[in-house]
Amino acid sequence: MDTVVKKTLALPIKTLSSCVTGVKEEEVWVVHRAKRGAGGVRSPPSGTGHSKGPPVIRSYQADLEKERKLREALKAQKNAERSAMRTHFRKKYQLSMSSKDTIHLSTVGGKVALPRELTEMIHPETPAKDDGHILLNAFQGLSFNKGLLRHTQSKSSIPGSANGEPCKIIRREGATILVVQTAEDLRVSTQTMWRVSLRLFSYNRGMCVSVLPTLSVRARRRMCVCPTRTEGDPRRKRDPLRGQRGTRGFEEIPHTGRNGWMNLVKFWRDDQFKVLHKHMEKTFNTLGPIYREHLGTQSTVNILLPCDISELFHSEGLHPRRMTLQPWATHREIRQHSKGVFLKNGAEWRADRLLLNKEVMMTSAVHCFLPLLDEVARDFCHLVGTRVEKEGQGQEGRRSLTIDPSPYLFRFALEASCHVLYGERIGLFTSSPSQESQKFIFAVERMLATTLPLLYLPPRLLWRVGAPLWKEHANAWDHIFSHAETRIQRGCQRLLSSQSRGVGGEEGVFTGVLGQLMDKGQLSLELIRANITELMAGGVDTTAVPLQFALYELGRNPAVQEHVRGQVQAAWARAGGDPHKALQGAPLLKGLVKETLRLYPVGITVQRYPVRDIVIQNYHIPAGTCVQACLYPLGRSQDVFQDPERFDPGRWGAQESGNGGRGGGFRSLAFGFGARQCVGRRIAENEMQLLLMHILLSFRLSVSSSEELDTKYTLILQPETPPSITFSTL
Ligand code: HEM
Repeated sequence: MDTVVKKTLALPIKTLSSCVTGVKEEEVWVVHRAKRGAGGVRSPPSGTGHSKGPPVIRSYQADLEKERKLREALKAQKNAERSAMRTHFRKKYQLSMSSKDTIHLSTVGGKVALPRELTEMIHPETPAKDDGHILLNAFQGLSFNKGLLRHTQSKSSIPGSANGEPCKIIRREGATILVVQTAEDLRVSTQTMWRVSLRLFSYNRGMCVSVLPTLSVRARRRMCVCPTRTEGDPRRKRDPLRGQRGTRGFEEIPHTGRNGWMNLVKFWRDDQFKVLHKHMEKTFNTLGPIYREHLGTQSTVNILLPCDISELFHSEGLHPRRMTLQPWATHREIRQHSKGVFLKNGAEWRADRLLLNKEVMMTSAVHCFLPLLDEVARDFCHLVGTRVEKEGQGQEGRRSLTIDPSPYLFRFALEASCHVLYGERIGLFTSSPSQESQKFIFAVERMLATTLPLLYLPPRLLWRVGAPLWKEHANAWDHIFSHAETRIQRGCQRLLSSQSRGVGGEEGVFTGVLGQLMDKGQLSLELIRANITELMAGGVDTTAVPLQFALYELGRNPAVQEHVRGQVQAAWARAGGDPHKALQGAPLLKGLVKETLRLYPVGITVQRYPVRDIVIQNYHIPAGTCVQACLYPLGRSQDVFQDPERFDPGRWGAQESGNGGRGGGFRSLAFGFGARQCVGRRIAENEMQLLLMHILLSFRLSVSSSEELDTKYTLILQPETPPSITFSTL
């Protein structure tokens, strides 16, 4: 392929202007006529493939043919580069190969010279050859053409590089690109009023910046890009943070601006918190697979590739730490409440966590609470079914009703988790559900929504000055605590009275997580209270929201819905009413939950502070740095998932979910990873699978639009507006 590209690019470069600028045929024709002398030719040629007509037309057609070939060669090279990258990652993460990629690679003879940066990503130890930039180098012979940059005036307006030579201009994929080698070049170019989008267009030895003529100066300033330095750059040698030979320093990691407070102000001004997930996705596309971000008091390194997340995970130590949700911690300290596992760290966290794991994570515990979840899921379907029969349209027994199911889903999530926690129903599916419980649901929603803006500010200061935002947050927590306290006390009394009657502690009687913890007596009552409150607060929105997304995706993907339903019906028939057997027989339900959380991860990041220095993407990251695995961009990355936009629960088959190799398996991380992963994971997974199973057994789901749902981030990722779903009885 190299030779093909070289040969093709060796064409007289002057004739390339129409090709690279994408000027319309007619414009080319005018230019061409002017150059050759128009003669008697009055109209542009109608086709490109004929060799008939006057010599001028033949020559023009020949030019066009050459240009077409060149275009095709470039396209093939570009496709092959991308395919090579994808193929590499597919192999690495044990994904199935794509036939499209194989075709692209075979088109160029199976060999692709990747740009240096990509080569380094794939084979960090292999020094990339200097001729790895064949494609871009070839372009650098292009003379500057005014037509390339319609918004610039003359050649003299091209900014000079630091060594005095003019920066190079290239055009690729319809974008005009200014190639700069250093940050200084970039500064000069922006000073000379070049309208630079600061988008890393392609990996080259220096930095390629695409030039978008329409971009405003303000937009330009919004993002800062660090240039990728070359091996010979003397600044690399001076970097004190460089850990190993050839590793880049921490400061060299691309970033979105050094001043955390300025960044925070911009975030607020542009309402970016709401779309933090999209901001991350965009920034990865711009800066590459690793970048730093400072926002107010927070500073993080953000990553998304499974191999990098694996590196992070392997350095989390015995007591993994997440970014502390300071507003929550401050609330506990001010009110003198004990902290549960969510907010604890170190040996204390580990001790409590091991005790909790026994009650909520271990298989024996799951067997105990599965029937409780199943009962609530059936009640949900009964309630919705009754409403469909009463208010729906169509014949009796085959009615349809369109509703926003989210209020029911929130009630379901609280009822289900409380059933597991307290071993008794709280009556949210009765004809007169408790107002207190409804208020609890509202309080959790307010608590989550007010956490995000508080995260980047010092909460103690806000508390002292009595800031309304802080007050709202603290009130929401107070309500959560007081409601949980009432429930806990009621649970304790029930347990004590049943014990005095000699019923408690009976073999096979599940008394809820609370009862189990009290019975064992290994956690103090204060710590039981702290953890049960956390579990209660953590068990509502986290499951209700993904269920909204799951129902919507099933509704807009009828074929997927039928496929999953088929498996569920068969499994249900075989299981004879045993929910555990039914779930085991329908692995697509598990895939359905995973797939929903891939596209809509409840928490968009998982953070860790590595306990030792690590190297990610060849950058040195000192121990103690807050590194975030960004789940939203990960789930939608083409480098990690084939057809990422396709909703396909089947993609999580047995061979896909394996954990083979370093980096393998680090693709489904919605519940976090390792010892610190979500302690409510087994409750949540089973709760969601059981509800989806019963819904699929009872209803056909549909939605009025097949559009992708708009999403917003309020500490959890949720739909901008809860989607309406049509439930039709089967
Ligand atoms: C789909 C539902 C859920 C998702 C996606 C989810 C996600 C997460 C994530 C990402 C973490 C951080 C894990 C890490 O740092 O590695 C976490 C922690 C936690 N989650 Fe969940 N969660 C869900 C449901 C629940 C439920 C139902 C409960 C309670 C019943 C719960 C309680 C907790 C607690 C207490 C922690 C802190 C664990 C610790 O630090 O040791 N979560 N969750």
